[in-house]
Amino acid sequence: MTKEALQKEIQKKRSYLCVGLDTDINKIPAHLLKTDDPIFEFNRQIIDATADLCVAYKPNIAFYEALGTKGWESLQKTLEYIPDDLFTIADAKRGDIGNTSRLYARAFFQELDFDSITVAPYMGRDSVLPFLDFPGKWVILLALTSNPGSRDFQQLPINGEGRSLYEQVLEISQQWAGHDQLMYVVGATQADHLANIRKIVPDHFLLVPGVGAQGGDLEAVSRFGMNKNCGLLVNSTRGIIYSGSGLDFAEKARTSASEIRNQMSDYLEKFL
Ligand SMILES: O=c1ccn([C@@H]2O[C@H](COP(=O)(O)O)[C@@H](O)[C@H]2O)c(=O)[nH]1
Repeated sequence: MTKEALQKEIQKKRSYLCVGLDTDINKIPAHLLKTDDPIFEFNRQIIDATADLCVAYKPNIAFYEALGTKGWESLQKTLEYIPDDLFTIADAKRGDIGNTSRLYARAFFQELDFDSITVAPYMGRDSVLPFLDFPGKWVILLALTSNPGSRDFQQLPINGEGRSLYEQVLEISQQWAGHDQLMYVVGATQADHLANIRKIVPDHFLLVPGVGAQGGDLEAVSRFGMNKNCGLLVNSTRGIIYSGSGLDFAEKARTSASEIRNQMSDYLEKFL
């Protein structure tokens, strides 16, 4: 999906919501366990209930890998079920020597036809470039993550001017690709860094996980993170998909997604 197409969807739906599909066999409603593929069945109902409210879906690959071949099958079926006009993100956080990254890229962009993948930048340029060899596909580079451990390395000053590691990631990686192929992960819990981040990457999309269960502030993220085209995909997972645990779980998920989407619609009016 192109940047323009994604922006158009955001405007059409008045939403920059990404719904996370971290589907945990131990958390899904009990009645689904009787079906052939409970993980897919859960995802199918969540997608049916939320597709008109969001612009992206982000399965976290760990939840599928943990189930072995059955998990990969559920992931593939889920990906195929997501309507074409929604952006898909493989939250896989890959990155290795170039020869290996090439195979990761093939797995997620060719075997599974994801629009994008999250990549860890720690191993540098040659570990990221193979993911950028796929026209029409996106790399979402981890910059400033939502977890407390982001202070351990990402926020450490690494040169004489006091620039932190995450700021260097944002600056240097812009030499590798443009804002039509590269996005960055910035945690919603890091809203106080967003104004600074926007000075370094004014035009890039930011994938912002951490509203809902992690307590990130959607208003602050929107106020400081939006650019002239919105430029945000804000993810919520547990806060949406586990809103209910009974037969009406998908309806409850819809209610939670609607609440966020309505706030987003207001923020698009207010901050864009
Ligand atoms: O910095 C990051 C990067 C990725 N994530 C992932 O996003 C979702 C968040 O789930 P919630 O239930 O809404 O907390 C999950 O897949 C994380 O692995 C992140 O949280 N922070």
